Amino acid sequence: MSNLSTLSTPNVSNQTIVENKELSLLQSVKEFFVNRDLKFYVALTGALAISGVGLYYYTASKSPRPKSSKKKKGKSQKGTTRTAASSAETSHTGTTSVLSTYQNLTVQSSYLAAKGIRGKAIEEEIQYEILSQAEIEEMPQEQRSKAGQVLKDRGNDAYRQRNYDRAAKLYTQAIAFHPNSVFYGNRAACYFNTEQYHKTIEDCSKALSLDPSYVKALNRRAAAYEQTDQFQEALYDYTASCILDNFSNETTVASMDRALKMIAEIKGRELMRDRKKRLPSPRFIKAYLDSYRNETLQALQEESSDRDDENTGINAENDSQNVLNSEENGDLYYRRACQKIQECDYPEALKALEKAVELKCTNLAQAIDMRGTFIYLEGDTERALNDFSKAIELKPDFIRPYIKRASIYMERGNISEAWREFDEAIKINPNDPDGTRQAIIFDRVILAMHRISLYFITGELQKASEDYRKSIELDGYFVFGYIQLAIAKYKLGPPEAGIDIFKESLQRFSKSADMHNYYGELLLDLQRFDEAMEQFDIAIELQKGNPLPYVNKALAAFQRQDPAQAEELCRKALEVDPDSDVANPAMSQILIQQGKTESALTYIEKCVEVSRTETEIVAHLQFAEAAKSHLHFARNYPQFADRLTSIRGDVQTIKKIIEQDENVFYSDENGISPLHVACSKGQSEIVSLLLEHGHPWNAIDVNGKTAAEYAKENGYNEIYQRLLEEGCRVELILGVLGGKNQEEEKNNDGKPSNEDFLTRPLKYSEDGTRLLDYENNGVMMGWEKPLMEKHAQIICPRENLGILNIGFGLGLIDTEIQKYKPHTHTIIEAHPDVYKHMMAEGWHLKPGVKIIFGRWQDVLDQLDTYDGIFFDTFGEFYQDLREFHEEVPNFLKSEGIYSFFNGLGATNPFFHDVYCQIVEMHLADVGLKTKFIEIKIDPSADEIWNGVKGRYWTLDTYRLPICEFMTF
Ligand SMILES: C[S@@+](CC[C@H](N)C(=O)[O-])C[C@H]1O[C@@H](n2cnc3c(N)ncnc32)[C@H](O)[C@@H]1O
Repeated sequence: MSNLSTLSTPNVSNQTIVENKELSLLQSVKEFFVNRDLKFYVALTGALAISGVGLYYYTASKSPRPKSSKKKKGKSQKGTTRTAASSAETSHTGTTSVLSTYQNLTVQSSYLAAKGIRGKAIEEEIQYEILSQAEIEEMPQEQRSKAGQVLKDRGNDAYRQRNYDRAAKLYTQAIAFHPNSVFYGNRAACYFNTEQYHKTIEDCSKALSLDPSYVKALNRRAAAYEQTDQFQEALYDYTASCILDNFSNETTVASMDRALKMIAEIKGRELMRDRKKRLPSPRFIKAYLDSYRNETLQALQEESSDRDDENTGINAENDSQNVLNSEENGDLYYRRACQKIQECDYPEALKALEKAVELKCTNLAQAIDMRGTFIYLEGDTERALNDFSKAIELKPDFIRPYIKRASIYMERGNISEAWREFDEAIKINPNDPDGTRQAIIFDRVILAMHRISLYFITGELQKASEDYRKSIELDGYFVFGYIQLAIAKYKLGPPEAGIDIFKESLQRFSKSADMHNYYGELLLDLQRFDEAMEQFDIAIELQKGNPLPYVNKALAAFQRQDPAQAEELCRKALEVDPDSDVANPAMSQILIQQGKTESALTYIEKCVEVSRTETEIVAHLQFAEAAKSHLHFARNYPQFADRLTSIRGDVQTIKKIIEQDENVFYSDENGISPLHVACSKGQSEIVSLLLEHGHPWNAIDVNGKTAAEYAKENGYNEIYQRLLEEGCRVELILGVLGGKNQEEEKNNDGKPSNEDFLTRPLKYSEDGTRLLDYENNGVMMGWEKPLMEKHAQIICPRENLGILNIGFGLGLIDTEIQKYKPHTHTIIEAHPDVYKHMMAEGWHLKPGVKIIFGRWQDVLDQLDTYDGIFFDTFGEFYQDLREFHEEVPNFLKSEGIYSFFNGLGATNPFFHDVYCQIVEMHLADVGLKTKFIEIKIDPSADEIWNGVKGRYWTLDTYRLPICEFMTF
């Protein structure tokens, strides 16, 4: 997680862009909480993380495009397994004596005789409904159980006809025959439908005492709890239901979310009502005030101090205290407030300001503005607005209160009102006699900065960066002007532009901890860990009391899969500032991700304590509640919490789970599934059992590692082969079944589809070694040159051939092909920017070259037959590649050679193996035999991927495919 995005694009809840120096990280951490899917969170917390790890497909961003978002579940959930519970009951027959059987028969026959009823079925129906408890108890268990079922079925009929009272009666009688969780559960449904919620709860509780994992009963009880405003209980039940059901029921997940929000809102309101107003940590306040240019304050203080000195000769703290005690002088209180602000004693400053306002000090507008600021920091925006308005009334040319009012509107999402405030402030004439004062310049800079933050919100980055330039011109010493400009440039791209500004600015502000910190964030965003760490270390060195760089280091460590170090760093940040609303959320998040829910809870509670506004409190409370409800589940369902441990490595347990028809696919907080464990231990029997019972072959742990890799690392090659076969089998079946479902794959991917890609701008780097798309995905990169040379050599075994290349990119392969002096050299290219580039470079004039502009799919009718064909597009899927392979025999001469860029599953060695086999099989289907030659490559250096979003290649070997017609 990087904070940069939040620094550079403050969302509406950020007060100001300058304030973001403190809030950027906080915000990102909060966003983690606020935007995170609660279900994900609940699943994460605690030891039992039930994973929805989907299948991991291709991860290479090159052709063919990944379809990583396509998820397959493990074994599909059966939902409730009530039949299992009831059959367990029926086997519990107890001892039925001959006497009681005889007695029963006597009871039945005498009753029937009395009624004169004949016919077995009718007899049963009637007798079951009217037998007394004593009579029922006389019946043999087996018969009672059968009667219970008959009555339940009849109850179900009545229920379907919405005759709930009758249905409830039938279920009651069924229970009398044979208490069973389903009968209680069904009766509870009748009670729920007739709004008898307490009875519903009672029956569900009985059902759950018989079968604690009865999901329907949990849901029903939860709904009844909700109806009776018992939200906490409802939440516990919904949470248990979600976990037991693997979060497969969307309605329950939504209900859980709703209950969480409801509880958090209620508690949040209560907390806000009861809690004493409290200022944030001194560090937070200082950073906030600094963002309004402490110089302004200093100037005021000096001014007031000078005047006081002249008037009273009072200078020392003790003296001023005496005067404060003896004289009711507003100016002295104002001066004291300034002093206290300088000393970071903010509660005292606020008290002094209250007094200064009460006694109408000379700088009344400033005092009210400052008091409003503290009130705002306490979280009372309404009263703060009041103060800012009063300050403006008193001093209409006072810029800062306008800005502060605008920030509050921004925070509330009222953009138009915020603009109105800025416009008002801008009208204040900078050239009035006061306009020469430094303070006014500062105010105008701050104003500019705040306006810019609105541009960020509205996505007008270009305008923002222009304004930054202006604000820097106004005041070349305002370090945040440079920081924000750098971030804006970075966001606008290319990333180097942002880096250059940071580098330049660091020469001027080498002692600014903030500058180093944010430069570090930018580097972290680019995954340049070592350099980022270096910057954070400098920031720490320069400003020891700042928790922010520690937390940034912690997040970097966490990204690098080192949670222990991340935790340690957060601890350091908290030593620096125990109340930090940056370090506390980060710590809780890191702990949760490690499954340490109990400890995380302490920090989440601290987050609640230090939050300023109700919105923040509610967001944190939601997560505190989610964590608590998970702990509640773990306590109440230890058998499920332990299941993961018991699954591991024990054939009998696996068999038992399979017998119980339960899901064999779980994973712990590190994403380790039973298959991973079995593979690492070489337990082939378990591997087979798991695969046969729906465990996904391609589950990955949190590091993206497959179970097959665990097997290989431990020398279990047979198991690796078994998984390889399974992967191919499943993918081939899915390929056949899902083959036509291409659109879905494309749009789920979250990355640009081919059409999207072709309509968005591309960027060629100046040195011609990179082609990036609009999101900085690498379309083609210089490190592939040796591969392209080899491909060219393969498809052009000699001069004077007819060659077809699909996808020009950087023209690497085409440049190579030219060296073989082809007789014809046809290039299909679909992207307008690439085509323009080709024309600018005069490719249309090169010997033998014929450019066909368009998607290969649309221009097949313009093709001839060729001696060599190469295929390498972007933004396409395996299905597209496969479609092209079906066309190859139409355009390849009988002795010709076909090859393609092999980026299949290129971020994981096992997936790469699977997909190489699959593509080979598909090529065989069209009569082409494939040979792979292996080329060692190492594009792992950080510099290669600098500024590129995501590495599409992480393997050390490239398997270059050579395809020719099969000979029979
Ligand atoms: C990875 S680059 C090719 C790099 C090339 N092999 C080289 O040596 O530089 C992919 C190219 O395919 C083009 N492309 C993407 N989709 C296409 C399609 N459907 N038809 C034709 N060209 C396409 C892209 O615009 C891009 O220029």
